[in-house]
Amino acid sequence: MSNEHPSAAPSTTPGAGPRGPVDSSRVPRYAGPATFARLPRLDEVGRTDIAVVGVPFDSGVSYRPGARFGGNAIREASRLLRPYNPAQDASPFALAQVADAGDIAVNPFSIEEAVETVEAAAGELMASGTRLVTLGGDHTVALPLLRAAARRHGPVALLHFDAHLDTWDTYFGAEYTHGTPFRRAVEEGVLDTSALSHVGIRGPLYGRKDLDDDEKMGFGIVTAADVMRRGVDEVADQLRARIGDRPLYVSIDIDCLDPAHAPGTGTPEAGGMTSRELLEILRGLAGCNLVSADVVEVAPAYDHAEITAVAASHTAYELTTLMARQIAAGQGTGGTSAAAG
Ligand SMILES: N=C(N)NCCCC(=O)O
Ligand SMILES: [Zn+2]
Ligand SMILES: [Zn+2]
Repeated sequence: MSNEHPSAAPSTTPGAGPRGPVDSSRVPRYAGPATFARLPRLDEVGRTDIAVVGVPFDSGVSYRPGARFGGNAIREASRLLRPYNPAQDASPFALAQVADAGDIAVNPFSIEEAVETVEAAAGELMASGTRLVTLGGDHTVALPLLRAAARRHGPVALLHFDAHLDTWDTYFGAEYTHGTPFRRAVEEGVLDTSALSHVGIRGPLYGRKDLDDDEKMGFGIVTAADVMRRGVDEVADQLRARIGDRPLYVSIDIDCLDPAHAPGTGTPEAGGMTSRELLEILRGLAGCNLVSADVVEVAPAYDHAEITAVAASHTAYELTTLMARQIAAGQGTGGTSAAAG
């Protein structure tokens, strides 16, 4: 009984608009298994405009493990999200069908195979124009997700929120790790190198060369201190100008936030952004052509009182709202061609 989806409004009748979340005035928020924001599962709606999908994978981490449990922690924390987003003046789940597509079943013992599985599964979900909001998982998963986005849209602009550059080369000889996805993505040609930005960067590096390499790849950096000094509106304006109307992928490592705002993560760094700053910058991206996004590196074993999972659930909610507004405005994901290659 409680694992059914007793959806009230919006209607569940075919053709009567999107099927929304469980009505929390009728079924308590804490009842039943968690889907993102209490939305229907993909198999309950058949097709969806936006799919929220988990990637329970953390075999690419260099320090604390546990992000394989991040997606479900975010789903649990998302029970309290409500259907109207006042900051964007939009009801995302009424503007577009949003559904929880469950988890991609990835091999924890082979990073290479996991990367292939994520790419294939994301490609399949995106095939009919569905936008993805992926819940990680460690940051390794961004590479196959970017490949899938580029196959549909051509090389994508990247807006990357993180304490870390994640453009390092290898760890222990391994090419696919959570510290290396964006170097691989540049090498593979899946990124539009005229529109690459990191936001929230801080903390010690291995050497000055890390920054030189990153710059050569085409990245611009907005540090955590820049966000504090310049303010969120100026930062969002600058990012929007750089992105233009390119197809945009937003990758959010929750460790972009200060450990006070996101203790539950694998490689925490002091001096980070607040969750308020992150959410405001995201809201400032309205009008961008956001085709796909991820929220990664939530490691619930290090979390306290769901601080990190709540921040991540609100982050995913803002991303979902941006996408739903685009869909309502008729900005399809079309895909420039069957694309990249
Ligand atoms: N959290 C992410 N994605 N990367 C951190 C890599 C930090 C390191 O071990 O050098
Ligand atoms: Zn990071
Ligand atoms: Zn990262």
